[in-house]
Amino acid sequence: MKIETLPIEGPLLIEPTRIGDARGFFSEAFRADRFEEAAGPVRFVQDNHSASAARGTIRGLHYQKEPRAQGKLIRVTKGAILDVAVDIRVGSPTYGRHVAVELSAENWRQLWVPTGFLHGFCTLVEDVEVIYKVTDYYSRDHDAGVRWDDPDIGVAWPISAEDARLSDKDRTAPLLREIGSEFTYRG
Ligand SMILES: Cc1cn([C@H]2C[C@H](O)[C@@H](COP(=O)(O)OP(=O)(O)O[C@H]3O[C@H](C)C(=O)[C@H](O)[C@H]3O)O2)c(=O)[nH]c1=O
Repeated sequence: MKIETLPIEGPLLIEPTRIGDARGFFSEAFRADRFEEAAGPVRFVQDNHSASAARGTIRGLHYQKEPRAQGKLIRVTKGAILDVAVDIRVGSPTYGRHVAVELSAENWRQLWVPTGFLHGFCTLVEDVEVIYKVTDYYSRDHDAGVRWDDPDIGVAWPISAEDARLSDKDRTAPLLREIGSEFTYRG
């Protein structure tokens, strides 16, 4: 398993080993000991699995408000996504900046997104399946989001606004500057 830091402190790029043989492959997709060596102690309580049929489907930019903020460990078991994490920790030297990495069934990479970050992805092909662990349960009352195409964040999504497939919730989400952030940087 390879675990790499990214230009923003917090998120991690993880690549488990895949052992191939004549039948296919085996992979220890998650190991708490290796993960916590790099990310510190976490407790995952829920696994999520979403499927998106169309290329250019965008889910995000989402987070859960405190005290139900979620850390997320994302991986792709079918297809490919551009996965994005945006730093919204007030006081962070990288506040408002983002990392964008390609996760795919082919590259077998995972992204760790700690609390204090917005998360979202865009599918790069049809028929994508994303599986991710989260560190708190879903709470509809704490579910929140920021507009995927917020110009202050400036994600270079690989799809135009006209062609992006979005939920109504995501299409009408507020801009970051309209809502501010409740998260504080503890560098
Ligand atoms: C997130 C979630 C949703 N739901 C229900 C609520 C809706 O009835 C339905 C679809 O929810 P939503 O449209 O919020 O799903 P996504 O757009 O994929 O949201 C996710 O997208 C980005 C990638 C994220 O990082 C979050 O995990 C999450 O916000 O599933 C649940 O029952 N449990 C859950 O944990």
